[in-house]
This record gives sequence, C-alpha cells and structure tokens, in this order.
Amino acid sequence: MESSESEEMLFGGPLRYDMGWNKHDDAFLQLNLRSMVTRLPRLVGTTARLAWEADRAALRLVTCAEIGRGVSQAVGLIAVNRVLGHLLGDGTTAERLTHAGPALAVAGGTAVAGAVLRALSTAGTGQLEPKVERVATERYLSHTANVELEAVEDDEFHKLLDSAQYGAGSARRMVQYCQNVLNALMSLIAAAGVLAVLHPVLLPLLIAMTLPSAWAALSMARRRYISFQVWVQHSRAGSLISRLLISTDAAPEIRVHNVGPFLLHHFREMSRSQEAEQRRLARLAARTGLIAAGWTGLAAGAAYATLGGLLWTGAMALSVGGTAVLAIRTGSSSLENLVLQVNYLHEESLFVGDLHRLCEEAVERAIPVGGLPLPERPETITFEDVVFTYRGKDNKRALDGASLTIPAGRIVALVGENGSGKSTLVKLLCGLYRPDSGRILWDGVDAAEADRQELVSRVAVVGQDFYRWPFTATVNVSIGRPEVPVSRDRLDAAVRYAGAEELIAELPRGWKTLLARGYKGGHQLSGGQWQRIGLGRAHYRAGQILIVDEPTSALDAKAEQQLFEQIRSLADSGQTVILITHRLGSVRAADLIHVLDRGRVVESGTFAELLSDEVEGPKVFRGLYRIQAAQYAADSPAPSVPSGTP
Ligand SMILES: Nc1ncnc2c1ncn2[C@@H]1O[C@H](COP(=O)(O)OP(=O)(O)OP(=O)(O)O)[C@@H](O)[C@H]1O
Repeated sequence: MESSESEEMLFGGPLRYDMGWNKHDDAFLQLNLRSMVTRLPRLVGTTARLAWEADRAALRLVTCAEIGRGVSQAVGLIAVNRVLGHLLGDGTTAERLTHAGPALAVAGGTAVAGAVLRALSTAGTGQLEPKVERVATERYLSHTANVELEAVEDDEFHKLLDSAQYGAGSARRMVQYCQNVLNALMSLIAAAGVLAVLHPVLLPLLIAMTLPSAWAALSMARRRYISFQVWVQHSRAGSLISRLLISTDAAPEIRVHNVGPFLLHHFREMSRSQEAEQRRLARLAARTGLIAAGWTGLAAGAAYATLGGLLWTGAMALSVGGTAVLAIRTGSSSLENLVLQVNYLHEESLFVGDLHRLCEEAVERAIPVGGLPLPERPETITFEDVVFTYRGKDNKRALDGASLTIPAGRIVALVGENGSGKSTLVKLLCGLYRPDSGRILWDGVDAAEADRQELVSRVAVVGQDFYRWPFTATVNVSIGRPEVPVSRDRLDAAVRYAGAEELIAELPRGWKTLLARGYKGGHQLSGGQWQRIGLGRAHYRAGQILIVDEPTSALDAKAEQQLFEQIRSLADSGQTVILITHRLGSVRAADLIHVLDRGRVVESGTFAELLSDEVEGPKVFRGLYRIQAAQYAADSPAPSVPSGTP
C-alpha cells in the first residue's frame, strides 16, 4: 500500500495495512446474512454474560420488560383485528361499536402496558450499560498490565491493543442493541404470528420486502470494519501529532524551533487522507442504499399487489385485509429494525471480538505466575554466556554472550560505551526480558525458572527513564512499594537518602504537591530534582539489589558526591548496588567493575586493577578513562582569554 509524504517523513513508511481480507478466513469477517443470523445467539450470549457479571438484577429487569412488551404488542394486534372485525361486521353503528368495546379496551390496555414496560426497560438498560463498559474495560486493562514487556513493545500486539480499546465502548452499546434486537424480535413475532394466521403467503412477502436493506446494512458494516482495521495505525499516528501539539513536554521546543506549522501541516495531510477514505465509504454507502431501496420498492409493490389480488378475488375478507395491512406495516418496520439492530450488534461485536482476542493473547503472553523460590540471601548472581536480541526485524544482539558475577553486598559498576548493553543487562537481571540463551543464576537457581513476582520484589531500580508519575510527591516516592501502606518514616528516610529533604520541604504543598505540569496546582521539577525523587523511590522500595542507571547525569557536583557516599554506606550495610555510569572517576569506590563492549564483558576488576598493566585484556577501561582524564586535565587550568579576542 502506497504511503503518503507525511507517513514517509514522520513515521518512515506506510501506516495503513492491506491485510488481504479477501483471503482472511477469520469468522469475524464472514459477514454474510447466514453467518450473521447463525451468530446472533452467540453475540447476544456474549453480551448477556458480560451484563450478568456486571448487574444481574438489571439484566433480569430488562429481559422481562422486553418479553412483556412483545407479548403486549401481539395481544394488541389481535385486539385490533377483533375491533376491525366488529366494526366492519353487520349491525347498526351503535351495535358494532358496542361489540368492539371490550377489544378496544384490551388494545388500549396493551398500549399502556407497553409504555410502562418500555420505561422499565430503558431504566434497566441505563443502569446496565456503564457497568458493562466498566467490566469490559477492567478486563482490558488487567490483561494488558500483566503481559511481558516484550509484548507491549511488539507492534502487532500493540495494534490489537489499539483496536481492542474500542471493545469496552462496543460492549456497552451492545447492551442497547441487544435490547433493541429483543424488542424488534418480539414485535416481529407478534406481527408474523398474526400474518401467518391471516394468510400463508403474507409472511414470505414480508421477508422479501426486508431482504434488500439487510444486504445493504451488512455490506456497509463489513466495509466499515475492514476500513477501520486498515486505518487504525494511521489514525493513532494522526492523534499522536495532535497530542504533541498540545503537550506540555513538547511545548517549549514547538515554540523555540517553530515546530507548530510543520506538525499542523502533517496533521492536515494525514487528516485529509482519512477524509478521502470516509468519502469513499460514504459514496459506496449511498450507492448500496440506492440499489437496496429499488429492490425494497419492488418487493413492497409485489406484496401490496398480492394483497389487492386476494381482496379482489374474495380470498380474503375486507376486515382481515385491514389487519393484514397493519400487520405488514408493523412487521416490515420490525423486521427492518431487527436487521438494522442485528447489524449494529454485529458491527460492535467485531470490536468486542478484538477485545476477546486481546485477552486470549494477553493470557498467552502474560508474565508467568509461580516458579522456583529464590534463595533468601543469595551470595552471587551469575550471568552465564547470556545472549539477548530485542524483538524486531533488523535488531542485532544487544547482549552477545555476556558472562559476569555480581557478589552480594558489594558495589558493582557496569561501564562501557553507549549501546554496549549495560541497561539491557540490568533489564534482564530485573526479569523484564528473558535471555535467548545462557542463564542468569541466583546462586544455583536459574532466574528463568524462578517466581517472577519474587524476583522483581528483590530489586529496586532507578533507571535513565524512570517514570515521572503525574501525581503528588508522596505517590512519586511511595509508588516504589505500592502494595504496602504509605509510611511517613519510610518516606522521610527515602528522601534523606536521596538528598531531597530540602526539595520536599520547599515544595508549595510539601508532600502533597502535585508533580505534573498542566494541572491545577501542578509543580514543575528540574531534571536533577526529578532524579532525586527517583532515587528516593528506589530507596523506598528497599529491594535487596539497588540498580542505579546513570544516577548522576542530572545531579550537581555536590549532590553527586553525596550520592556516592550514600551508595558506599548502603553497600557497607550489606545492600548490593549495581551502578551504571559514564563518569569513570566515580566508579573508584566500586568493589568490582565490569566493562562491556558490544554486548560482552571484556574486562573485570577493581579500579586500580583495570588501570594497571597487571590485568590482561584489551584495556578498554583504561582507554576510556584516559580520554576523560585528559579532558579534565585540559579543562583544569582555566584558559586565559587574550584581550582583544572577539
Ligand atoms: N527497547 C529496545 N528495542 C530495541 N533495541 C534496543 C532497545 N533498547 C536498547 N536497544 C539496543 O540494544 C543495544 C544496547 O543498548 P543498551 O541500552 O543496553 O546500551 P547501554 O550500554 O545501556 O547504552 P547507554 O550508555 O547509551 O545507556 C543498543 O544497540 C540499542 O540500540
């Protein structure tokens, strides 16, 4: 599929997917009349199950009210038939009216009962709808939160996430459509029952009148769904651009670099492509609707001509003819309504179907529960020849046979050039990914077979991209251990460790300050201040292993020195600390330094050992350290600027 200039420029390729729907054997796409009718009970069943889970009493109320309405409609039609029979029968007008009286009363009574039942059903549906949406949304969210990180990063899975997010809204609408289907079905049965009694040919005529609009509605539903699937990524990208235009994070750069018109241009172009698709669908809908209307007109003409013929030949009494016209009108509008509602139901069910598929896939890709227990206090964690490649077409190995040991209660530093695999290594240690080959052993226990919950509970991480939660300062620190009640002592200890006591004290509302821009009372922190909050959070978590990835990149010199002292004291008290940093001078205090290069550990030792000639190896650390040291040496005598230099 050809991509637009915006797709190419911003996203590097097409965002629309021709999925070869014609070859697709997915049952969801076999949207023909037969499959729709055969699937109807299952669709209603799915919604009913969700509704049952959400609110049983409301479901019972709606079902009973709708069945009651159908019955009252049928009784009403029969009563009208009687009334007509009496009115067109023999006798004086007064006599005919008197005879018709009781039937008339029944017709009136059924109309009142129908109105009351309708009100009850509306109230029940109103109660049921939001609950069904909540149950479906919870299902979506809980499944998504439980999948492996790998799945979240997989674009195919993400596409499913995108379309499944509409499933909850669709489930909500399905309740309404189910109610409408039930209602249309009941009134159709009532009308059809009356017609079948009046004359056997009337029923097939009624069905013939409705077939064309059923076909039209089905074709359009199919086209809309296919179009949605093809365009889902494209519309996500379009809304990404519009979100960027109003985002607080991008706002400064949008203004300084004047990015606004650029983004607006691409937003317009992408929206135009989507408008063209909408136009195409609308034109097709108009054409299909016109064809259907022509066939419906022919079928209606045939039905009324047959009725006229029956009356003409005397095969049907005039009073019966009146009821027949009434029943045909009620029946055809019920049938048309039924087809329309089933079609809506069907269309929504495709999205609920996506939600089900997502849940099924999420179960398959869920983080496993249970496993071997980890040793209470492991002595060492050992990486044995670990190989790992991020999922994706052209990715090379991020870890290419990495082997190292992490002794407990020590400071272990990981150093190496950008992209050498340091962050990946700690992500594997935390259990965020599993090795493609090789093992990570906690003493003798392979982390791949260990209980993942237990594993993650042992580690606390403050990574380069730790999350800045748009919540209060309290939450931003205590979210390190969300499962335990917030403790003020623990909060204080955490910020003391991170050197953030003053920072918290100076916040406008202290611990209660909202750390999010763009909200009322929201406060903005600097990069270094955020880093301290992140450190506090990792301390609050109190894991056996503390991983600090680039902890000092945004800290000032004083804070950096304080942090290293803190880390030293933590290690002295028995905590294992894994430190990733590019400031090689600051790994002096580490007990063990592992040097990574292109996904492998190429050197290991203490600071002194790695700088000396004693340790064999490629001397990567020494090379890197000398570059940094030379920089400091060059910078230290403040360069004097000759006067008169521009
Ligand atoms: N989520 C990801 N998906 C695909 N590739 C990734 C991902 N994260 C990292 N990589 C790739 O894996 C390799 C190792 O990256 P990693 O982040 O582990 O390096 P690093 O040593 O921590 O680098 P830095 O010092 O820049 O933080 C790089 O080539 C990088 O492009």
